[in-house]
Amino acid sequence: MKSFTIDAQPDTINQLVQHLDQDENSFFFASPNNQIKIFAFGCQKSWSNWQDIDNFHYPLIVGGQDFDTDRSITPSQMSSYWFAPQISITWENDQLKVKSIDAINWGSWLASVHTNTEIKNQILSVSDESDWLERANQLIDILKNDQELKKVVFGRQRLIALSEPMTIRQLWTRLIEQEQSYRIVLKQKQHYFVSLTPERLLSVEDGQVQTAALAGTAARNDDYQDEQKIADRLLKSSKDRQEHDYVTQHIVNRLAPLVVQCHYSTTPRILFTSQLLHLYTPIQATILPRVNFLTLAQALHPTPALAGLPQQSALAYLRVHEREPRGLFGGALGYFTNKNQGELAVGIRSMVISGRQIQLFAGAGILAQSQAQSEWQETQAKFLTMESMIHEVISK
Ligand SMILES: C=C(O[C@H]1C=CC=C(C(=O)O)[C@@H]1O)C(=O)O
Repeated sequence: MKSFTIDAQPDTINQLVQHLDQDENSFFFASPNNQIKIFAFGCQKSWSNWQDIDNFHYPLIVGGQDFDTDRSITPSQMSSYWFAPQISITWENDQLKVKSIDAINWGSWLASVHTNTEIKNQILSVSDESDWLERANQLIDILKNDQELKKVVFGRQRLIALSEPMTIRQLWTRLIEQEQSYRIVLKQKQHYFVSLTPERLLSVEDGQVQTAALAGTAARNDDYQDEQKIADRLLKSSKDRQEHDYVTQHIVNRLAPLVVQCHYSTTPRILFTSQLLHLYTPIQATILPRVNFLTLAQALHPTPALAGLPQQSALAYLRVHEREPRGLFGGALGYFTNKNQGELAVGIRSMVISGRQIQLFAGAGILAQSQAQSEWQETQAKFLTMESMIHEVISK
C-alpha cells in the first residue's frame, strides 16, 4: 500500500469527479460541515450484503446496504454494494491524503479521464404514483383499527426521463456546496445512488457511538419570523412528537445491550435542512468492549424513521403496499475501517441515476392521526431536495 499527500488543486478535484463518473466502482462521502470527506475508487473485493463482511482485514470498506434486504429487486436495479477500494482519498482542507494499492500508478490513473463535451439536457417527462393518496388513506384506516401497528413510513417514487444522461460532473458544484447535509455518491456499473441526507445512522470513534432520532417534519419558509413559529408548532405537534418519540425509544432500546452510558434529551431540538425542519434528538453512548461497528449498524438499521413500528409488521406492510422496492433508499451508506471506526448515513433525499432515467424517492411517517393530503405535501417537499438540484443543473 502506498500513502502520500498532495495539494487539493481544483484541477485534481475535477479529475477525481470525472473518475466518479468514469470508473465502474466509485464512492464519495462528505459528512455535514465537512468533518470528513472521502473519495474511493476501484474494487479489491466486493460484497452484496453487509452480513457477509466478516473477514475484516481491509483497512477501509465503503458502500451501502439496502433498506430491506429481504425484498428482492430486479438485477437491473441498484442494490446493496460494499467494496474495499483500490484507491482511497481523504480530503482535508486543501490536502488530499491518498492511499493506493501498489499496482496502481497514481499519476497515470488520475490523468486517465476523457473530457466529454456537455450536451444540453432536458426533462422529457415526469411520472408519479397516481394512487399514492388513496393507498395512504387505506393505511391510515388500518392504523386506526389495528391494535399492533402504530406507524408506517410510506414511500413514493417519481421517475424523470431526460434527453441526455445525467453525470456527477454536472451535479458536482450544487452537490458539494450543500454543507449542512451528508453528500453521498455510490456508483456501481451504470447506476449512481446520490443522497443529500441530513440523517446519521451512526458514527463510531474512540469507543463512542453517536446516532440520532430524526422524524417529524415541517416545510421551511423564507420568512425568519414565520420560521420560528413553524419550529414552535412542530415542537408542540402531538402527532410529530409521537412519531419522533417512537424513533428515539426504538434506538435507545436497540443500543441498550451494546453500550453503557447512553445520553440523550427527552425533548427534541429542531434541525434545519435546505427545504425542511425536523425534530431531532442526538444520542451518544459508550460502546461495550468487543462490540464492533457492523453489529451496532445492524442493530440500528432500519430505524422507525424509515420503516415504522413495530419494525417487522411495518416492513411486512411495506413489502406488500409500496409500489416498488426501495433498494438503497432508506438504506445505510458510508464507510468503516478495520480499527472499528466509521460513519453511515441514512439514504434519504436521494435518487438513482441510470443514464437518462432518474428515480426519486421520498417517504412520510404515517400514524393513525395523520392526514393523507399533508403527508403527500410532505413527500413533495422531500422530493424537492433532489429535484431543485436537477432543475438548476438542467436550466443552466
Ligand atoms: C422518509 C423520509 O424521511 C424520514 C426522516 C425524517 C423525517 C421523516 C418524517 O417526518 O416523516 C421521515 O421519517 C424521507 O425523507 O423520504
